Amino acid sequence: MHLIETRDLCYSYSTSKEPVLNNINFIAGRKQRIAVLGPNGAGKSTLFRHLNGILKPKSGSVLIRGEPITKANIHEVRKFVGLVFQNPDDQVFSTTVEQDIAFGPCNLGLDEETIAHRVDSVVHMLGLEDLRDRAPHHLSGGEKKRVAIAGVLAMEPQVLILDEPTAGLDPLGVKELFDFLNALPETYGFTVIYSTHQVELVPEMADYVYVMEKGEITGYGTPQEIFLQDDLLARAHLELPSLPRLIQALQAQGINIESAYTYQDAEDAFMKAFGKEPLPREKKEIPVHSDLEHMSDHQHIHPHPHLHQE
Ligand SMILES: Nc1ncnc2c1ncn2[C@@H]1O[C@H](COP(=O)(O)OP(=O)(O)OP(=O)(O)O)[C@@H](O)[C@H]1O
Repeated sequence: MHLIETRDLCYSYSTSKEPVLNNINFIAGRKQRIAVLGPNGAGKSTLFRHLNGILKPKSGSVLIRGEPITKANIHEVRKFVGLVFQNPDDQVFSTTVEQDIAFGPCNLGLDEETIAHRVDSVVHMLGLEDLRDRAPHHLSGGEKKRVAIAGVLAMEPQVLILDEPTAGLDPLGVKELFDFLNALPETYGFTVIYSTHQVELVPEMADYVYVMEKGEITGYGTPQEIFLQDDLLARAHLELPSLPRLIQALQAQGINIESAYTYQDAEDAFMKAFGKEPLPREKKEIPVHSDLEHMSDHQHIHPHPHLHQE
């Protein structure tokens, strides 16, 4: 049984001439990191809004832990599958950041002590200590985004869905969010599903990739499998990330170098191509841009032991 499964899911908005989702078969398993890629208007957000019951299929089905979403279980589904919207203004609306984060847990009917505990946990996790008394509508876009993520995490979902989570974040914000999301499956057993237009991130932060185009899934596989398909990428307006693109260009010029997609694999491939032994993995760190390094003691996003660890 999959955590999330759609079967031949079809959907049209009342105003749409064409189906916005056409026979979507999507699955997500435990502890997976899944990227959904595709051009503007492909249907990524519309798919995500089905996965926690905000939208109802016109035909086909959405199964959560093997069960269709019904009026009777929608409350449980929303606890289980947390959705962070693309635009944080759609999600952040209370008088203070703290109240905003407490909103979801309050709606779950939790007692005050549990709510306070959960708010403290996610405030710490997302480095929001300095913002907790601020008015959310006065925050910057990136700050609002972190508040929106905190509000969803405070519900303690098992599946976290993020619609373009890195949009509007500065480079440090992207790196920290990236490290944070990458830690969630292993540390807490979360499944993380996200859409992005930043293909550079995908080899480092996805186990599986779906490619969508005009309401259909046109590709599914590991990042390596997807990035080998030139036609698929071109149709979906996707570029190959720069490391495999560079390596392919060198290979095309007859240089003997192994294919690689992640930073570490590319480093190993270059070391071997230069006749050197790859460095032991544990000693290596992905370099951070020097401008970011001395900023890195603020706004940390760190996993927190209070969140239900497996
Ligand atoms: N509330 C709505 N009412 C009518 N049409 C909508 C609505 N929301 C989205 N659409 C249309 O549905 C299609 C799919 O939109 P969706 O937002 O799901 O795409 P997306 O892949 O998330 O795009 P993007 O990358 O731009 O965020 C688009 O043609 C869009 O104009």
